[in-house]
Amino acid sequence: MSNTILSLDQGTTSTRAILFDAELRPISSAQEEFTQYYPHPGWVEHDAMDLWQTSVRVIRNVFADTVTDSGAYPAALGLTNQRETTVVWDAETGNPIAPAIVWQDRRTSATCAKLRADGFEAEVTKRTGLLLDPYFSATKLAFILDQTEGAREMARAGRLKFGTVDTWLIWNLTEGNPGGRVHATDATNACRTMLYNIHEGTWDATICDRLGIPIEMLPEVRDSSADFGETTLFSAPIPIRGVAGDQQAATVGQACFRPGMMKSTYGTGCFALLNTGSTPVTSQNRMLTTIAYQLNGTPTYALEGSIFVAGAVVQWLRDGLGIITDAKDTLELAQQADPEQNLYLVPAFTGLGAPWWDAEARGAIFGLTRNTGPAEFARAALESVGYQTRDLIEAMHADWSATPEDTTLRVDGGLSANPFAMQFLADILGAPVDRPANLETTALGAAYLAGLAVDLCPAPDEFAKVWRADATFTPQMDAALRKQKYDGWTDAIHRTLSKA
Ligand SMILES: Nc1ncnc2c1ncn2[C@@H]1O[C@H](COP(=O)(O)OP(=O)(O)O)[C@@H](O)[C@H]1O
Ligand SMILES: O=P(O)(O)OC[C@H](O)CO
Repeated sequence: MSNTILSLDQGTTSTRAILFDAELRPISSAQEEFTQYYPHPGWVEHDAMDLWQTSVRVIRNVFADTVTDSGAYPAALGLTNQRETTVVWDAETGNPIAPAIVWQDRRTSATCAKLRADGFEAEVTKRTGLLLDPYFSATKLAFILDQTEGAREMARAGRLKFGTVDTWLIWNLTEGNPGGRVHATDATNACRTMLYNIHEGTWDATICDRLGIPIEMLPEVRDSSADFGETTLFSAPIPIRGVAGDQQAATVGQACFRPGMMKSTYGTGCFALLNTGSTPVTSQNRMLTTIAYQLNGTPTYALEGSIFVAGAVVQWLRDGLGIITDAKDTLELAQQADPEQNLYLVPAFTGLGAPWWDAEARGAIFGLTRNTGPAEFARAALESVGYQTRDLIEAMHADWSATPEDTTLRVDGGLSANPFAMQFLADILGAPVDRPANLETTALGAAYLAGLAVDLCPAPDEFAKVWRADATFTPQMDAALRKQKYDGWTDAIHRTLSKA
């Protein structure tokens, strides 16, 4: 009996496959980057075929490295993905009818502003838990239907399918599925479309009508650990049994199963999720209400704070300013920074996400002196990640207060490898930060969901017991200094907002 689990993580900049053993230890991995397209300012596109082809290649590469005997062949596949990114394809040819519109894409800002001016945002929030923002799939899908020649006729003829990236990959993976191709998603992805009623667990007819979206082109919504058919494209069939959006998969991988538990993932952006249990908490502070995972038909909800620039500010130091050659260099540089200087870098490169949702804001630097140099820039960049996280956590806790023992934040993602950034995060939060040994918690979460469905993985409570922090950062900053520094940041943010 095979006892490995394959995880496919289709992210914004790269696609990864990781093979895990039954104890969820990674055995091998493969990764491939793909092209980002920026056809106009504020537009971000992917070629949906790149997303599919890199997925097939990374899976083949993982197998080539490790699967030498049938015992290592995976018992199940777990799939996780960049969320909100929108793909529309012709079911007859299998070809996308337009480039995939990526979650970062702001082209539908004017549409959203118009809908907000018409007073539609309250309806959207009540039904979907989201804000009326171009970030989500709904207005991207409407754009493709309106702007692609012949799309409306094809939709009327029932030829078009919509999917977030999970759905697109499942459709392609299940080409030879005995029951036919599968057109499905899971609740964690559905709830990011701005078309899904998170209270009723159905596609929302009122919103679909308002945006002119035919409900028939939307996928069937399933649990996160469920039967999504099987793929026969590799040397033996693999059942697809786990599906979740990447931030929700990381929540699962971090074993944040109890209400009050919280994780924050630091990749290109930063996404913090606070488990609120069976209650969908409505934010008064512009946080999102989202589904953390759905098991046995029961959704577990979370509050989510989304920051668009976290690790990307480090990339800017490297590619924009050229003051580092590798992301890791920020550690040594930041440690050398002059403690007397208070430089604040607000990385609003593409506007500000939660809790500000200010698409027009642009980045700013405050506190420059004649002595400011690369070291102070590196420190300010890493500190900006901590400050932004505190903004989110303050807003979340104003909406829903956690019990004192649950104030520990679990972190993961590329930037969480940086001890300076993580120590500053603990200092500015005034709360401990736990980091696991395996920073690939997204892939781990998807593998767990698949393993749960095929009885290879234990129930959530048991899985939570084996979760281990590899490093804990405890606050060391004096409370008065913490207040002084955070007040300075709050002032910098307010001076950066477009309507300041
Ligand atoms: N040691 C480090 N210090 C600071 N930032 C880092 C470090 N290692 C990686 N990063 C940042 O983390 C990001 C990559 O993390 P990753 O989780 O792979 O992101 P994504 O999945 O969004 O591509 C990059 O933006 C990079 O700048
Ligand atoms: O692909 P990532 O890791 O940048 O995550 C993107 C998020 O899912 C967007 O909501």
